[in-house]
Amino acid sequence: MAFFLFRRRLSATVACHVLPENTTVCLIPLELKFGISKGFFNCFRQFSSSSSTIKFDFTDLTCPHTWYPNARKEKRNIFLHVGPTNSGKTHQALKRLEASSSGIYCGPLRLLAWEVSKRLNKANVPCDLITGQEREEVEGAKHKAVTVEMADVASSFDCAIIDEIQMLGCKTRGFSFTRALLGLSVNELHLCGDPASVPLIEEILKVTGDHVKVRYYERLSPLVPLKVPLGSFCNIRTGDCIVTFSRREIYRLKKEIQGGGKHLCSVVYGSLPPATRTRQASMFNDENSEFDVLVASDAIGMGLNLNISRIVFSTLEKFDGVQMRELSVSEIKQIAGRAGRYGSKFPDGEVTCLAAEDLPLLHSSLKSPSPILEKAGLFPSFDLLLMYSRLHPEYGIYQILAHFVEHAKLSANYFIADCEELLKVAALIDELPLGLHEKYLFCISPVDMNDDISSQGLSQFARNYSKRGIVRLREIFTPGTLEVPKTQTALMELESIHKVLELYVWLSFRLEESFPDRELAASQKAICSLLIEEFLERLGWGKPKLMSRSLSRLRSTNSLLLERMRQNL
Ligand SMILES: Nc1ncnc2c1ncn2[C@@H]1O[C@H](COP(=O)(O)OP(=O)(O)OP(=O)(O)O)[C@@H](O)[C@H]1O
Repeated sequence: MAFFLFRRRLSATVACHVLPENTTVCLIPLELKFGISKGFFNCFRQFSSSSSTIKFDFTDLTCPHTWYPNARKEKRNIFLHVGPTNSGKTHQALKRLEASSSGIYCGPLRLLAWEVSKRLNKANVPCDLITGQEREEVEGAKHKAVTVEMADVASSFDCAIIDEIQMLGCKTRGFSFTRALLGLSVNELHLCGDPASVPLIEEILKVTGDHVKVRYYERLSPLVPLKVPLGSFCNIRTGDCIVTFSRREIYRLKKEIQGGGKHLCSVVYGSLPPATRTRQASMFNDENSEFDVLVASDAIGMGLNLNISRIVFSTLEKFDGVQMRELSVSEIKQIAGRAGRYGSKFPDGEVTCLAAEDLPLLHSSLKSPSPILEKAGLFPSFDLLLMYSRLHPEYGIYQILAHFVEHAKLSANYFIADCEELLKVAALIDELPLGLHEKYLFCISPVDMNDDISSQGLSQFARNYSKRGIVRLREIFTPGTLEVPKTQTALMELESIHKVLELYVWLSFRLEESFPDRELAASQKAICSLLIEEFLERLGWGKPKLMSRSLSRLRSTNSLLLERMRQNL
């Protein structure tokens, strides 16, 4: 019989009483500081009070609703607002949020969280903004607008919204939507999204004791699928949005359209920093601006309010990280639905394709209902991983994660989240002398492992952190240490640098709770100046040359970095 007392910074102190041979475990929570842990351990307290030794299989994830006893204490009133895009679902839910005494909005994008916090603050409802990368606290706020990963399942609220709830079926992020769905402790919970998610949500909520009501919505303005393709970019007109799926293509099409001399294009895509994306969207929405055409990726598919008259699909295929595949019915409907916005200059929307051969798929997809969602994502909480690691101290985080992925037992409503990216990070950092929680944070950080600069940034951060804790960026990224692939364009490189900065902020906030803002700002400035020096040197651009040749291009891409460049050149 072994007895462990372990202490984890940022989380809980727990006594764990383990009978190792047959993994019979009795857990006694002593002191809890962490929301997620509290629910989890309370559930064990109840569980273990009936018996002093209980056979427990850590990989049994069949009852995830029991992980959130706070939420289970409430009989929640759940309102499912479902319908096509532009049907006013979120608008109705937001009205309830505004009128509530306390509340939380959980969205899939930083930009949506930004928009909601702006809307609430404007309506004199003080609202904090909390995303992975930023935390803007407003005095006296009882409301929060957050990205779904930051959903607070430890507090109680009067009202909550989970936007784009159909994303609970997303392979990588779905588990965060499931966590919010099961874990938010509220009187009123509003779920907005696609009708395809209704049966699954109703099934999942059968065991929670909540009261569920479904409200179906119709589009507020018509959407007309055109019978004629665009054919050529000569036929582009004001209010058009051309959709394509790679950053390279976005800039290529922008150049081609602008080359015609009639239009200027705004661009919107996922990896644009949110402030830049908002500015690009505003330029396009503003009737007085010269930017009258939008070239965008599927990033426009969710929630962004854009005054689009006609959506033109340049292709109906996208690369999904592994292979080229056709867009799904839901994706086509979601993106097409962005045309025509209630109350805007273009209330009636149209949609077509660049090539005639894509029209049949477009038309049939728009007529079909989205396939019913069958399973929701699930991922073990850190506490489960920790408990499991106590039984297998010889395992690194890679092995622990891999074990859960392989052996997790799930009910029919759930699938285990795809953690390929997590495993890539785990493999990179597993040998470093870091605690399990620190390794876990590195694994769940928003690093883009397909981006060379970002993955090098993460690896250098982890190596240095394991030796000295949080250090200044300047000390971590010493000049000449980042190898930049020759194929990267200047613009891609700047975006990668921005990603590294955001990663730094994300990790710093989580690894060191009291990370001082001023130091952070100074570090960001230092690293920008440093990296940009490297960047200029490598490109062989002198200062005046860069200023004249690329400034306007960079201005529309990354104002933060540009600002730093101005300060540091
Ligand atoms: N009753 C209303 N009065 C005024 N404006 C409204 C009303 N309902 C919706 N709108 C506006 O119409 C637009 C679309 O509404 P909303 O974003 O709520 O749609 P949605 O169905 O949630 O779409 P999506 O699925 O794309 O998020 C928004 O600009 C919203 O402010």
